[in-house]
Amino acid sequence: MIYNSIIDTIGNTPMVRLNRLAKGIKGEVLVKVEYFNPGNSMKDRMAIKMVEDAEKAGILKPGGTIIEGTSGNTGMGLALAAVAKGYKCIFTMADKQSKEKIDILRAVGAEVVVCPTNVTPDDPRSYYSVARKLNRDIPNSFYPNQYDNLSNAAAHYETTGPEIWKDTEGRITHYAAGVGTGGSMCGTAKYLKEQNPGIVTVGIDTYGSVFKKYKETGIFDEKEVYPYLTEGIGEDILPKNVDFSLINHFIKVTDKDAAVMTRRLAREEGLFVGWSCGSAVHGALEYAKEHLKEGDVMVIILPDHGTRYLGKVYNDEWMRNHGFLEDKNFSTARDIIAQRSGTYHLLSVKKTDSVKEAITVMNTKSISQIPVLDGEEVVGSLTDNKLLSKIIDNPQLKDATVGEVMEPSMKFVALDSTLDVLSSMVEKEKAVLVRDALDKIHIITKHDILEAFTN
Ligand SMILES: N[C@@H](CCSC[C@H](N)C(=O)O)C(=O)O
Repeated sequence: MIYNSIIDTIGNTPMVRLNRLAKGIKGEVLVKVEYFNPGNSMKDRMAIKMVEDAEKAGILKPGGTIIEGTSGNTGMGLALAAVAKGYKCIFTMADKQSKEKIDILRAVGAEVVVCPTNVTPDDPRSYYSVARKLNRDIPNSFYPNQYDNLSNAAAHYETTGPEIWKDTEGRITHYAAGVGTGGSMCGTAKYLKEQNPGIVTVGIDTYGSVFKKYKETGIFDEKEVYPYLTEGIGEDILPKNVDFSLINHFIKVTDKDAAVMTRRLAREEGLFVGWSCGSAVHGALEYAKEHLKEGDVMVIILPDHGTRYLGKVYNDEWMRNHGFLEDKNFSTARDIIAQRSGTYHLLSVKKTDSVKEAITVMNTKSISQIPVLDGEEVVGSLTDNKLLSKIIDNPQLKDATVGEVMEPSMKFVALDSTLDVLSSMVEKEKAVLVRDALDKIHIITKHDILEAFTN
């Protein structure tokens, strides 16, 4: 078969049975290996669709420049489409994304602008804002906006869903995929649920992302948002391509569990895949162990290829430096809490307390940070050094209320977060919060983590 252009080879990727990793699971676990696409990721499918829909709508014109904020894979898909059709490309990327991805995009002729990861989406320095600004400034440019552009989910509705249905001969009972823009999860889920409404969908999320909590509560909880390492899934915004009604369950997977599973996929199944593939398989198998029955068929999407992570999850030194090597068996936030004696009491101050009262509590209890509550809800925090510098600048503040001087809340972490993860969190945050199984809130400080390491 001869193709007119490389973009005509997108899609029809193979479905492969998981053998070793799915041992002991009732039912069948299959993975759809998307690195067989020409750009080595499933994003090729939606990239070409966004480009062609924009051409049809007259938004993308000859000689135009495609500008997108990307974690890399969508950029690669767009770059291939751009080469085939004669457009220029500029991509903005957060600096947490792997160097390989930046190099690959430059190799196919794209310009890449690297932006800081640790800023809010509406900060003018974020990769979303920079892409929007470039689109405003550069004439004849097109900003696909993969997050809100519904051509994204439509591409998977038209291709990924039908391929899965055909390859499983309609036997699929469960569909699992990472959720980033939401396109592959929801476009595919929509098609599959139209064929069989009983198909259960499992969205894989990461710690530091808003999706799971939003599905459960309908609230965008900013405390759920903090920097994470996993690339390509999770979000600090709610993209229009995420249709929560099409996702039955969310499972959160830690950076470490995802990295370890990625390496196992390569070594135990010969699937040399990317980091979010480890997230998808770890989360999906966690669900499958508990819920799959004989005769069930689960399909998991593996979005991209391992070459993009050679310097990270496939690099032993990087894994060791991040405390991710499989042989380390760290204790968790759960263990720290379990070791605490005495009756439960969270030291806190109220938003309406005066700063003077708060300082008294912090001094008498010798603590350097404290959560601020409004009723039962954590709404902020006080830390001694920041409070001190505010009072030095403005001595009147000691008579103000805590609500007027408080800082953002400490971040919440998962009960099963391991000491290595906790220690990287407190480096930035000084202390973190965790909810126990009874929903009681506990604080974990650097001191607690050091003590747990020595025990
Ligand atoms: N916020 C995520 C990325 C979300 S999806 C982007 C997509 N996979 C792409 O290739 O552009 C992250 O932290 O990586």
